[in-house]
Amino acid sequence: MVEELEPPAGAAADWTISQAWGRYSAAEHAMWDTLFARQSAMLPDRVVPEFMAGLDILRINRPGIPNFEELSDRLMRATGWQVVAVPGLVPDRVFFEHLANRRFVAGRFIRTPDQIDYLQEPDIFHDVFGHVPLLANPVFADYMQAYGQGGLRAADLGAIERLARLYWYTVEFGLIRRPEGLRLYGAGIVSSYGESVFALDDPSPHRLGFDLRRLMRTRYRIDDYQQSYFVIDSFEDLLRQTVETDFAPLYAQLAGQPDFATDAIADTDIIYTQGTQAYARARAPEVI
Ligand SMILES: C[C@H](O)[C@H](O)[C@H]1CNc2nc(N)[nH]c(=O)c2N1
Ligand SMILES: N[C@@H](Cc1ccccc1)C(=O)O
Ligand SMILES: [Fe+2]
Repeated sequence: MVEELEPPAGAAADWTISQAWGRYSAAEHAMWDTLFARQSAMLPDRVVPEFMAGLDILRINRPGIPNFEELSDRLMRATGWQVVAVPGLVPDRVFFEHLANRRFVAGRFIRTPDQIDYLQEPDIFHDVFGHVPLLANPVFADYMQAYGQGGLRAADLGAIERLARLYWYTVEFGLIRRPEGLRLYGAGIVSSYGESVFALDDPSPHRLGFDLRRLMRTRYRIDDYQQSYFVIDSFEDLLRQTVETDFAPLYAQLAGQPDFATDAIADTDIIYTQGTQAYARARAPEVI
């Protein structure tokens, strides 16, 4: 977590900075094009169609790193959201405050060739390609704003960690059930080539039905592919289950209950895939 309360030099009080779009080099634009071409070629039958529609509506499918002013202009017309640049991870309350006001905070740096397959801090490709297209979908746009409002409340209730798990297992690594099968919508998956394959095809991870209380007790990986993915029935259902539930009593109920490990199966789980966990067993564990 980012603990210092003062924004870095050059940043505004709300931690925003200029994107300085004119300063990107040809190599940085080329890196974006490489990442974009690879992901947009392999996602169509894996990601929800609403994601591909968002790429199109927001003109993110044009060459080069998107200009946040142009992107925000289109996004504002679609769902009232805008994209603002920040230097990197911002403090929790700052993050929630921006989301609660329909401002998505995005890094302005792009990964280097040696990081092309995985990096731990969100770069502009993860933030803009991964997160922004679904902000053009009205239901998901409502969910993200409600999440921000819920985050400010959770901060007052000392429950940020619970809510962070909800974000992690939906916004970042969520799967959704469609008539054709399971589909991707989590930004952390769709911005990663390897995990876009792993999350749907690999026999290793568990794929479990979305269960709010169970999910808020479940640890997650920050250093590698997830060992469990949660499947929602629809964005409408996700919105209904989170906006219409008062989390304060939930946080109180959960206080005394033990966490689930990243590879646990609960006896209440709806199981789409009981994974082998072979991938995770072959690698060193580091869990949150
Ligand atoms: C739960 C917590 O608020 C969450 O991890 C936030 C923290 N700060 C962030 N800061 C930025 N720029 N991007 C993010 O996704 C986050 N995530
Ligand atoms: N219902 C949650 C707020 C929330 C809404 C939507 C997503 C996440 C959290 C609360 O009472 O705090
Ligand atoms: Fe993210």
